[in-house]
Amino acid sequence: MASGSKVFTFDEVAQHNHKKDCWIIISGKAYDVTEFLEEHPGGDEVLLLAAEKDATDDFEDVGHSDDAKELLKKYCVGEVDLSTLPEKPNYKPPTHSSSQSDQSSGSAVKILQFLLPLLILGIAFALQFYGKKK
Ligand code: HEM
Repeated sequence: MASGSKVFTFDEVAQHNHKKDCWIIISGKAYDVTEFLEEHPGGDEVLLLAAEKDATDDFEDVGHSDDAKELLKKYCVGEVDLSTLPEKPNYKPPTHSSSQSDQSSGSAVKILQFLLPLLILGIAFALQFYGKKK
């Protein structure tokens, strides 16, 4: 039932978000998976959770087989206007320079942890030594 010609907005697709009417978006295309919910080897829950968002990453992360990708075509109902997709939150990993300074301060702490007991021991010996002299 692949039409491919109809273009939906994200909001239009997102309205189909329950067990009796479930559409998902993968790679800019809309899929009506209502009939497939019961058959999905990964369960209906993941498909229902994938509604109301761009499920491209979810679908890819699972590493679906070529058969699964072939099966997709059967459920395609059209395309999605990409400009209507909500923006993904951007994760920014810590910059290299800050992790470098973290590393150097980490090794300074390790050196201190090693030196401090030695210093205390040294002071204790010195006090004992001078105490005996008197
Ligand atoms: C219309 C869309 C989808 C189709 C046609 C589909 C099809 C399939 C098929 C055929 C399998 C069996 C393994 C394989 O051949 O790769 C599978 C497994 C699985 N799918 Fe999907 N899938 C769809 C969407 C999704 C989405 C959006 C998720 C969300 C995370 C998902 C999660 C999973 C999981 C977790 C499994 C593994 C089940 C297991 O091995 O225990 N699928 N899917």
